[in-house]
Amino acid sequence: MSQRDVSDISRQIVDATGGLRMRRLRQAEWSRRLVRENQLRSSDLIWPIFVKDGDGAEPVASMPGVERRSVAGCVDAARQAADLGIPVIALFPFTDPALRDETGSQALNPDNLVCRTARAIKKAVPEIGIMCDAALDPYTSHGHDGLMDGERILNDESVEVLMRQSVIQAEAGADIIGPSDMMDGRVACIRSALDDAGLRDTMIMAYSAKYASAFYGPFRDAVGSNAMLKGDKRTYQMDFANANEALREAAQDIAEGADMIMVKPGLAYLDILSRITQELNVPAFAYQTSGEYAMIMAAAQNGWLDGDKAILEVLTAYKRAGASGILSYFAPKVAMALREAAG
Ligand SMILES: NCc1[nH]cc(CCC(=O)O)c1CC(=O)O
Ligand SMILES: [Mg+2]
Repeated sequence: MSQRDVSDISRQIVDATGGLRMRRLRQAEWSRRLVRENQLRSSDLIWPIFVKDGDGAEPVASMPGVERRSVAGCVDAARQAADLGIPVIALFPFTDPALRDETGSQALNPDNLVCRTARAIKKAVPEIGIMCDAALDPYTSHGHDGLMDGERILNDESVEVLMRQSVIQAEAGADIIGPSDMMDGRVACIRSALDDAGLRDTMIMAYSAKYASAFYGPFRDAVGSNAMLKGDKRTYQMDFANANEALREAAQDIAEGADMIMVKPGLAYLDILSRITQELNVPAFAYQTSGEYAMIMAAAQNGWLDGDKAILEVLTAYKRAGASGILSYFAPKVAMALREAAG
């Protein structure tokens, strides 16, 4: 084969492409910025934090860089988040095992840890949004999100407790209730319970497509439910093989009155997020779960990848898939990096 002249190749390329060279716009940072389609901002972030009783902070072993904080530590975190332009923090309590029981009765204590934290944050940092989960797993001795009868997780009986838990949390200062339990019909019931209590402005972000996933492991360490969990959550959380079902779940939650919906986990479920945002006209969020956090951190700590770059890439991918926002343990780190990049 004879070697062809470069000018022949250039002519052939122009013939084939019509002269459109896709690399032209990639040649400089300014032109890449000019045509960038998606941009992560601090206002896209929701920061999940873990609260514990007592003073001081303790590390979560499987989530390097993440701590369980005291109530005062959570107030500091809320202030930091507000300063960084993060709109919402999500509170997750570590409950003393001695306070856990079969029915998760601490969930209905208006002075439980999460309610005390919400109240303290509302008072000190009124400008930040507070989100609290509706689910019983931080409080039950079996680690499940609902009430149990033998091996079964009861649906309607659990919903009755979730309605009361939601009202209690909203009264303590939660602006957003996030039902993360995956019981059927709970969004409608929580909405009516909030309305009946005069809490018409409390928002609901439904964990609509929440899959039974291995990526929640470190979270369960953080809230102390891993050791307790009996069996798995496959009778209420979704089968990771299913996609159409997620659309039905999301559509149902919207019909029941959810203001926003969520897909969880995030990274392995970007197809679901993308379909939901394209097919249903609703603000949709993704949860970059504890397992996703742990994967990036473990690789970064080993020097196997550049953590900062990987974090930005993944979070931007969520935006590209259509997310209105992302729950991420990296939220403050990323917000700081975005602020620095903006100069
Ligand atoms: N209903 C509890 C809940 N709320 C958020 C997460 C997981 C969050 C994470 O992994 O970061 C879980 C765990 C579970 O369902 O077992
Ligand atoms: Mg549902």
